Amino acid sequence: MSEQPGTTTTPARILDFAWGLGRTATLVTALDLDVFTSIAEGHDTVEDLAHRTGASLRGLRALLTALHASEFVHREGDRYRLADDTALYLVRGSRAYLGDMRHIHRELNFRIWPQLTEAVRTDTPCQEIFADRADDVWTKITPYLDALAVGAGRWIAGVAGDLVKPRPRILDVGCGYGGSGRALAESWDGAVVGIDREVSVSQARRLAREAGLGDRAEYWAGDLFAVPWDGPYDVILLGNLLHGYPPAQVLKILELCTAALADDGVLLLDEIVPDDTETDPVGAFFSLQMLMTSAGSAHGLDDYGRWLADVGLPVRRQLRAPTGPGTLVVATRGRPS
Ligand SMILES: C[S@@+](CC[C@H](N)C(=O)[O-])C[C@H]1O[C@@H](n2cnc3c(N)ncnc32)[C@H](O)[C@@H]1O
Repeated sequence: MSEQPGTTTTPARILDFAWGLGRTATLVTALDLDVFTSIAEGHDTVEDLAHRTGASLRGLRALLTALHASEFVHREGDRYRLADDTALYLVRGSRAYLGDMRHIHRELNFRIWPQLTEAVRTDTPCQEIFADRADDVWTKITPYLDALAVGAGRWIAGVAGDLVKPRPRILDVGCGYGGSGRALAESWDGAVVGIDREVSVSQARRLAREAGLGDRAEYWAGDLFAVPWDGPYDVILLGNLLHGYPPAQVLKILELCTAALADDGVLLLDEIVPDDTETDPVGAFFSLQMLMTSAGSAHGLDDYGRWLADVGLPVRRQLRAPTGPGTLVVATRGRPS
């Protein structure tokens, strides 16, 4: 093995990478114990936090040291204060709260990642995330996904609005709790139909009622391959749905879209897509997660472009989301422009 003169190869990067599991667990534990919200409320010493959270002094000291080392909190004397991003995203009640991410780790990641070796060896999912028995998993995970979806929906409304006719009829397929479809209906003064399993749809109905959408939002429970879609729609949204399926079923879903889309309609595909160089870690890890939970994958932009052209909906526009790993693909009938 050769080394450049004056440089030394060390195992630092490897050892740091190998602590990944510890990072996730540290964050999840802080969220479980409501440490960030407690600090925001003014409980900012170890003793005060121990009293507030009911956790042990020794345990909290170790946890706070790890949170300080990871820059979630800063220590000043014997007091802790939150970093700006911690305060915005991880304090309960914040408009941008993402702390429910702990459920995706507790309910899913902590169970499946230890089985990665087996999944890579055998190409067999260790947990089918869309299986019926996975309903309780979705109940806990979907509020977090919904918080992300609302932000994504607002962004999509801004960047695709010029292609959409006024007061559109929108179909949100695999809508989850309906966040992105709700945001589109609100932004475009439209009406939205969402399709998902009963467990999601009942919550989507409640959230749409609370958002004041009234009869501009309706939700149908069932399997998207079996429920009639009742087109035509001016907009069809597929938000983070297709990565759960292998190519043959992706094509089937896109064919259903072609059949249900109005002649001048717009298909919006919001997906986690690996970047062209395949050096984006989120896209890469996401494909491993799909290997363990479905027959799907983080399909590439070239694949989506080909499949959309095959069903007569060529890609009109594609944009990377400004935050997060999402990519928006916009397709309409006719020739690509
Ligand atoms: C990853 S979530 C995305 C939710 C939401 N669209 C978003 O962007 O956050 C995928 C959703 O698709 C739903 N889904 C997947 N396959 C489905 C099927 N065959 N029928 C109905 N819903 C399905 C799941 O229940 C889940 O709520």
